[in-house]
Amino acid sequence: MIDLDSFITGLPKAELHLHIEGSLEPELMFELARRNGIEIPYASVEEVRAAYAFSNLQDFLDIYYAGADVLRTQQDFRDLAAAYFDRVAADGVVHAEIMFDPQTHTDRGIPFADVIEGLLSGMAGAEARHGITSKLILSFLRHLSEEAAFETLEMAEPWLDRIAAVGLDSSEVGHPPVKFAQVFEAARAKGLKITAHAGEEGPPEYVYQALDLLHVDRIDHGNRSLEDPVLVDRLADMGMTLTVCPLSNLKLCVVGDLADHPIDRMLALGLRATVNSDDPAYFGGYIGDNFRAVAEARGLDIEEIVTLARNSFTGSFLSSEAIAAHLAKLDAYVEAHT
Ligand code: HPA
Ligand SMILES: [Zn+2]
Repeated sequence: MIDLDSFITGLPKAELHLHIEGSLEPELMFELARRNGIEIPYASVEEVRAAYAFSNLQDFLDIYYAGADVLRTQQDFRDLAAAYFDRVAADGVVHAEIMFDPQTHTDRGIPFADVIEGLLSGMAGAEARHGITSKLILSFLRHLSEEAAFETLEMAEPWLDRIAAVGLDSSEVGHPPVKFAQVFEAARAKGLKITAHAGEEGPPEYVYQALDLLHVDRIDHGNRSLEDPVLVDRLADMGMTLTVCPLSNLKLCVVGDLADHPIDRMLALGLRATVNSDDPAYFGGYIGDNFRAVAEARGLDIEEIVTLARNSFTGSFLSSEAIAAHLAKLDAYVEAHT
């Protein structure tokens, strides 16, 4: 009998839905506050963790944007990324496609160059230390204007060869994909891949808009697609990857109980679902924790778990050669451990 938890931990996997600002652990938050001479409204790490009780996405976002205020220098962004990669190296992560929210920082006067150079340096260090490859996804904040997104895309111009994709995050309801149709068109014309949060709190209509107006290569979350069987069939037929985040769904009340999480229903419907952490420092776990928690809550079998890991590579923005190489290693791992 194989131990499912250790099988999951060692299983080669990619993380496709991770906000690097959401990997800021309270310990690092305190360290950066001290280093930068910033007052934070918490007396202890425990007090910070106790504040992480959310009843919806906006509750979380308010605390998440406040927490990001301790990130000031290029070194802060490098340390943030390094801490994430050091943590997920122990989770069998061999590739990660990480989102960052430049507007959260440039709107506070932090130069775009410091944010991206710090992250790129943390990513290079992770490849050297752990052999983990990674790509960057520039996410636009959807509560801001499309004009502001265009300004951000312009700021990114000198680094476009080091940015794989653009994404769309922050407050979903009231900020449908259509609001950003033109800036995503411009990003696509520059050769960037496209992803967008859709159907986390927003209705299936937002998922249709992400497909038809943004021409997404991936959907982040996508849970509410399940309310529309026509949409489900379309997503399944086109092999659209959904980057699902079980512990995030629980903490933001997208699901009431992990025992009711639809991850296996998505697979059964033919959807290319993956498992990811979203904002691990805020939602109580990294990618391995997400796999283990949802596997236990839903009683997933080995085949379902392996399919989820397989989907993380096929849904990545890696070249087809790199994907094939990862899948061969995944198959070898499964062969050796089952
Ligand atoms: O789960 C999320 N949804 C929307 N915006 C976000 N920004 C960080 N995490 C999230
Ligand atoms: Zn997210």
